[in-house]
Amino acid sequence: MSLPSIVVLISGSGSNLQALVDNQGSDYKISHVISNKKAAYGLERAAKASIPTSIHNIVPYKKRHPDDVSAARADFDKELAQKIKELKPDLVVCAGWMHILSSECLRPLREAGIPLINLHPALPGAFDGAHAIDRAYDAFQKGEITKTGCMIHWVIEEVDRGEPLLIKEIEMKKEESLDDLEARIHSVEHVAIVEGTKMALAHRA
Ligand SMILES: Nc1nc2c(c(=O)[nH]1)N[C@@H](CN(C=O)c1ccc(C(=O)N[C@@H](CCC(=O)O)C(=O)O)cc1)CN2
Ligand SMILES: NCC(=O)N[C@@H]1O[C@H](COP(=O)([O-])[O-])[C@@H](O)[C@H]1O
Repeated sequence: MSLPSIVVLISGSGSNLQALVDNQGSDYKISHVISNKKAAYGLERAAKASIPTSIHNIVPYKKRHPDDVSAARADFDKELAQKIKELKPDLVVCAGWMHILSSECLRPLREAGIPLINLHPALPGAFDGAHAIDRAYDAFQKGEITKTGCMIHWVIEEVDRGEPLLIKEIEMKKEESLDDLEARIHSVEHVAIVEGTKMALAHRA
């Protein structure tokens, strides 16, 4: 019986992709990596692991719709969904994927029975969206919070509001630099992304 296959979406360094690569083989295999940025170092990580990659970048869609960004995004999302459907994965993992997916992408995947999960470097409902670590650090400096964390959640249209599968809390430390906090969060993420992926696949079984 073949292992469940996952497609991983990235936009940058791919350290979380690397964690998935390093732990594949017993519970899942990575069938494809898609990046929305051609310069993403994660593409090199995938190539080194002999994992097929493709780039799905917004620029050609903006050229197709020079005066209508929402049309460009809708086309981008529709064709991303088509690409993913053709790969027939059991699960899509957003691992540092920095593009908000609209219903143009999520609806066809939902209809095809292909779920998505996302790694977000914050606690549920705390710092939705981009730059969550910086925002948590600032809030800690202001005395507004004492802890942060990361989570793996199902992806729905409402950004970072899908049901959490896995939550890892991280206590914040006085005098700690942003870089050091970020490093601690990333190390927790690298465990969470593998654990959360296995949980999501077990949920489907
Ligand atoms: N519909 C959903 N799409 C995405 C989700 C989600 O839960 N629902 N998770 C995100 C990942 N993410 C946070 O975890 C996130 C990524 C990017 C952004 C964002 O503001 N993106 C901007 C572009 C930013 C850039 O290019 O630097 C945008 O899409 O216009 C917010 C949250 C993945 N998608
Ligand atoms: N809102 C989504 C978001 O901020 N995702 C974050 O992007 C980074 C990707 O790192 P990586 O490219 O090294 O895996 C990770 O910290 C992940 O939590």
